[in-house]
Amino acid sequence: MSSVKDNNYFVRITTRDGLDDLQKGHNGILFNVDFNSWSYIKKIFIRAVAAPNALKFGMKLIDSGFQDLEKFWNLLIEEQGQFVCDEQEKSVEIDFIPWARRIFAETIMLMTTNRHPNLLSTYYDRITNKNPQKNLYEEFFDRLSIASDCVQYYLMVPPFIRNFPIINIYTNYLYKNMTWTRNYTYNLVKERLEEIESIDDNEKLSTDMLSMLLTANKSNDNNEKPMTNEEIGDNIAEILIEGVDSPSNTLSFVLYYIGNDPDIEQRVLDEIDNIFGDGPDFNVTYEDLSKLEYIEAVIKEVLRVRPVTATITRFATHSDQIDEFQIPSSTHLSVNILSLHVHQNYWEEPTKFNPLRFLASSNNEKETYDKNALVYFGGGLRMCPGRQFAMTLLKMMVVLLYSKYKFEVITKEPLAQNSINTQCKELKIRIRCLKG
Ligand code: HEM
Repeated sequence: MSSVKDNNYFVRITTRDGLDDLQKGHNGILFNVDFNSWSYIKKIFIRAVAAPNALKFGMKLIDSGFQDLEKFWNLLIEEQGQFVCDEQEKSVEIDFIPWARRIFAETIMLMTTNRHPNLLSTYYDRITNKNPQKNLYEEFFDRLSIASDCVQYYLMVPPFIRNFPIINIYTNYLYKNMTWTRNYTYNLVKERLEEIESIDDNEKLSTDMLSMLLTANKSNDNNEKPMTNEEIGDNIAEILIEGVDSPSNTLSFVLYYIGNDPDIEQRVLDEIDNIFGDGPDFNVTYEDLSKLEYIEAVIKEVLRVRPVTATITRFATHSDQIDEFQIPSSTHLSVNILSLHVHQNYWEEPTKFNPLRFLASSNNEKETYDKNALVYFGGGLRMCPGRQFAMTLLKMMVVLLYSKYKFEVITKEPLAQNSINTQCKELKIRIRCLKG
């Protein structure tokens, strides 16, 4: 997991393992095996999503998304809420996951395509039976999750099994969804291209990733064959998948762990009070976020025990020797993040959920853990480029949620896990407005 450019382990997974069948592996970031085209796209990604201005813009979008969320949650409480026990305020039971997915999906969709998908309002309309129809964006995001499963499936299941009778029905279902999302993003690209071509030269182009990709592609400043619109669409789809599932899963686990420990919840509330005062209406600035030491420690501890990506892979292009192990060329290696994060050699009381382990000030010492044993964003060249974006938005969401609502977690065990992902499958919670 070194950051050196001509690293033997730059490739995450060989294209032979199913990626060729999906025409993937030579564009985008995630599965790209070509260093030059990967670094070109990554530079654009950093400008659009990870530069300080982009992070501030992301915060603005989360803030306005949260205002919508608040509007719909308050309506739900008003329309369907009940007085539970001797509570003074009404509360309502919701599944948090669909809301979390939608708020991140809206933000990332605006950042990458400058389109507002209105996912929160259509979801509210649907669950309150005001309008049971899904809108096209919802359909797109649902199918995008299936398209992501399609890639995992192609990577893991060899072609002769994929094409086996009966199994091929499932293979076709996945592949059709993949094609549907490809056509959809391809149309987004075409529409955006037409918009860019029709605007006045003096008008300022928006700074979404799609516009950046299209203009860079037109000026062809990477000295390579320009990308096709389909390839650009695939890039966008990749960011949308990565930008929605990981943060929304993490946020759901954050609520779960805070909700199951009153002491942790109290410290979170105290930190919000200390930094923002008691009032419910305040602006969260970029600078404020760096002061949220305890909330950051809670998020880190969640990512330690529930890393959304539980395993990462690397492909040895050439033979190598790692300690006493001879690695032949073309070997796949995997890092089991989840095991590393709870390994007793590296962590005291590894199964205990304890955010204090990440608080330098709790024992007046520097953080003492081994950095190589905490790799929830991966490492080296292929380390997650959305990490600052994710941490910024997660902290912001925790502040906004806990300054406006009281949560009671109902789901006993929200976890669904396979060797690759740790997902929060369902998180039933009761929400109640905090009046202030
Ligand atoms: C809590 C949130 C997140 C977690 C835990 C997470 C975790 C990861 C991990 C473990 C990897 C693999 C790294 C490796 O192989 O070394 C990765 C890669 C990646 N992530 Fe994230 N991620 C998160 C949020 C995001 C967001 C918000 C975006 C986009 C806006 C994003 C975009 C990407 C991309 C494009 C890659 C591929 C990087 C490459 O191959 O060079 N991630 N992420």
